[in-house]
Amino acid sequence: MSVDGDWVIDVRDLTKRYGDKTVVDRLDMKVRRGEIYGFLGPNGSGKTTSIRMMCGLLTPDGGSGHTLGYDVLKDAAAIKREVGYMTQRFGLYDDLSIRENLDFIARVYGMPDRRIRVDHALERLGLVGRQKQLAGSLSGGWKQRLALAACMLHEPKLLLLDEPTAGVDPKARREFWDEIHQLAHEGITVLVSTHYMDEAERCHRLGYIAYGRLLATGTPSELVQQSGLHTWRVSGDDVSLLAKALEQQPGVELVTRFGNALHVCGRDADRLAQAIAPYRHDPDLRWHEAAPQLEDVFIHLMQQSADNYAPA
Ligand SMILES: Nc1ncnc2c1ncn2[C@@H]1O[C@H](COP(=O)(O)OP(=O)(O)OP(=O)(O)O)[C@@H](O)[C@H]1O
Repeated sequence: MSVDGDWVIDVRDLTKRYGDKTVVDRLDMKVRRGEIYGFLGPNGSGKTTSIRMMCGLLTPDGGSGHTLGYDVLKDAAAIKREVGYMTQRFGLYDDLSIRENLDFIARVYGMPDRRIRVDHALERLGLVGRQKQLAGSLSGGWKQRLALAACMLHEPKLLLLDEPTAGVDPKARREFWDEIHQLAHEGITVLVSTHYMDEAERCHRLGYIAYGRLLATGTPSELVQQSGLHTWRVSGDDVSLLAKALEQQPGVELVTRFGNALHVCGRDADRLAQAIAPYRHDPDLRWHEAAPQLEDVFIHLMQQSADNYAPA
């Protein structure tokens, strides 16, 4: 086995087709050791399929590359053994305690030093105090933490987390992410798919996929810069009619609603300024220029890709 430089994932042109539909289309992805790489994109854009190809669970129809130095086409079994994969619906036994769940998984996989491994995973994820609690009685956040502990039992160097915090409240998500950062600090590489913007902000690097194609990669601030978006924020008591009016204006590419405020975005600063000019002096509205948010950037990417790939 040879790990190519510091790339834990290094794949090129990964492609997967189902029937005549290409669900992952020539995906290139590189993830560095110890990095937290966020994978974003609308529902059905190909994130899960890509992750499953990179962790040896699904054979690509095209492309090549390595995960943890193993060939994704030839060494799927070795990759499966060495990655930790947490799916969207991780199976836990509600009527077993936290410790019993972990012990059961270690048994099923025939892991040596079971007791030591379970102790270590409990400690690492802060579950020692709750080890006797039944999994069924845990809140969503603690369940996710137990699922993560289960993925860590065989001490993988790469974690692939597929929407690990879907449906978990913000405080528990924050705590879960503190754990992910701690693991990355210890040298574990994490590829995580998410729909949450606050989570995207917490990644070292991001990739945005739509219609099976990777459309943009970079740090959160690089993605904001690359988007070339200019943004005005306008707030007022009732901005819903204003949103509808602005959406029709040339130069306005995106209007995002945030409570009683709007983000009005476009790539051409002058045309955007012209578009909003008729509304700037309305005494009921407060306008100021703002930095685009990641959410603006992703919605904009999604809109553009929908235009590009719309059936003729
Ligand atoms: N086994 C399969 N057979 C046929 N089509 C499939 C199969 N698995 C996935 N697909 C299709 O491939 C596309 C990509 O699905 P995938 O689950 O990878 O998307 P995703 O980005 O993970 O979505 P989500 O954010 O909703 O989890 C979807 O259109 C899905 O219906």
